[in-house]
Amino acid sequence: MARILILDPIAQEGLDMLAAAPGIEYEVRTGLKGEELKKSLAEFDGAICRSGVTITAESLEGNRRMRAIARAGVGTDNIDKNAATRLGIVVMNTPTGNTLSTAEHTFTLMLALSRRVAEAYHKLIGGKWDRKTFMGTQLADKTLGIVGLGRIGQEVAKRAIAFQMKVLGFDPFLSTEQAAKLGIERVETVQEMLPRVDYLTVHTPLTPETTNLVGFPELEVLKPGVRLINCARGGIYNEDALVEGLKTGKIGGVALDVFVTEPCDKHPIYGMPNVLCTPHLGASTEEAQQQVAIEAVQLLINFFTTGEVRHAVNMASVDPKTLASIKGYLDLAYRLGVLLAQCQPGGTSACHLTYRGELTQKNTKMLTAAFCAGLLDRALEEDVNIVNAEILLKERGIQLTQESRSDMGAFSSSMTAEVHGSSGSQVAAATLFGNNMPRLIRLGDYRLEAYLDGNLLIFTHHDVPGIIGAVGTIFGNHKVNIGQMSVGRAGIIPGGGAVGVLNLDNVPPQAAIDEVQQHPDIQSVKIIELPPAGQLPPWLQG
Ligand SMILES: NC(=O)C1=CN([C@@H]2O[C@H](COP(=O)(O)OP(=O)(O)OC[C@H]3O[C@@H](n4cnc5c(N)ncnc54)[C@H](O)[C@@H]3O)[C@@H](O)[C@H]2O)C=CC1
Ligand SMILES: O=C(O)CCC(=O)C(=O)O
Repeated sequence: MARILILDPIAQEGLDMLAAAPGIEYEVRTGLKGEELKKSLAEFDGAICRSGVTITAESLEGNRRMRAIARAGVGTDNIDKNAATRLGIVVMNTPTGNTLSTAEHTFTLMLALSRRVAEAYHKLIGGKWDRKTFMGTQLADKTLGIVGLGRIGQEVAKRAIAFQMKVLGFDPFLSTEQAAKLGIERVETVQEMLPRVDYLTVHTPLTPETTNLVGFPELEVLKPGVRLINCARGGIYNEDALVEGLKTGKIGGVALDVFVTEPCDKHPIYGMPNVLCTPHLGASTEEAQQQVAIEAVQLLINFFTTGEVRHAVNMASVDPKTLASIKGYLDLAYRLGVLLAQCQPGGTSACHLTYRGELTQKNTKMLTAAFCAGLLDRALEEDVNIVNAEILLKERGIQLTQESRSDMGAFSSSMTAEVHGSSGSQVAAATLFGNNMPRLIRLGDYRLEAYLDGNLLIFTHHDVPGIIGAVGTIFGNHKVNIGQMSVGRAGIIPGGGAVGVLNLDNVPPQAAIDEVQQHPDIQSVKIIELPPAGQLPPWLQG
């Protein structure tokens, strides 16, 4: 039973879906912070939030249960994604559910600001019928600057064009041609846009590049009387500069839905003339809330029932079909990592992975992450999975490289992993027989076909008669059953070096290992523990 924690109010339609979902139960606990939030997060497998709760690194510290957080909305800046990633928690969002509502809210603010609707109404209900003070401006024939032409920015542009505005846009990820198709004149920099626009609206995330996009220096460049709107994130406009610009008259009006600090009950800008503010209401429509609640709930239901990862902001997304098609390979990559970690007891400083044949058409990034998860799994106290494995590896200064090669070798698909460390280097390759039978096909210089599961005894020896019989007798004497056996030579000529891999039904006693080790033609013996056949790593079970 997956337990889901609802941290902010979401639409009833989402809660109804959760209630009806088999294998899922949920609880609503809103307004949490500090210790209370930390304790609650530790009791659940998944969580859904809006922008109310702040999921800090401290609130996730030591959490070994939470596996996925879904944001019913776009911005995930209230979730410490680095901390979540490190703990292997997938963070997903619902990128489209509130696009139209936020674009409409931007337009609501632009129109209401232009006609000073809020101020006029306040005066009216204060008992003053004033038809002189609130002279407005029309939008038609004015120039609107849009910074950030993603989903919301483009919807705002469409509406502006319908209102007969000229639209200038800046977005590093929108080509001039695409902008032109949308009827937008793309400029090269925000600075270039500032002296030309009568209205400016921003629709970007808050990043180091977008913080203080309009600050004190920009006040000098802006067209006098410009009206600024922000329905994205507080801090994109410097709030002190806005107050200053309004006071000097350089800025003609400001409309804000978002603030540097939220909730924001008091602000020097509140009550100033030509100002209109709303308490982060961009997405607050019945339609948007219903949509984002349903989408967020569906994300978690799918994650916990099929393993699907969609709209993840801290890892690559993977749909159930793709997941099903690579599940066996993910397991194989993980097992290869577990194997090599034990073959390289002195530790690893660099890994190189090579994908061959049909495997190059699969999501090799995920396979690499699965290998890393296997490599680290036994060494780290914390849970390792495909979300956090690469980060944990990098944090330890372990270099990771990968390549894809179209040549097949002897198998239609294979994955080779080389690990290097202070105790030397080791290389192993594996392939999948059928859909889910991982096989070791290379270990060091030896070619073989060994089962990649359970307890392996790997021994190198001289390629002389009688070795297998001698080892078999030793294990027989110690009541250890050999389930499978594979031998491999370094080359094709008998009499050189060879490797034997036995799959044992149980871990042999040390006395048996010592006896094997004492055989004059056996050079090295190693016991490797792998998950039993068919047992997937926890993060792949769904
Ligand atoms: N007020 C509210 O209630 C809501 C606010 N938002 C916020 O609106 C913002 C935009 O949301 P979407 O359009 O859905 O996101 P999106 O991801 O579709 O678009 C963001 C765009 O910003 C562009 N961008 C990033 N850095 C830039 C830079 N330095 N200069 C210019 N462009 C840059 C990106 O290339 C992208 O095209 C987000 O911050 C989101 O959190 C979203 C929904 C509701
Ligand atoms: O949850 C909300 O209402 C805020 C929406 C928002 O800011 C977002 O989706 O980024």
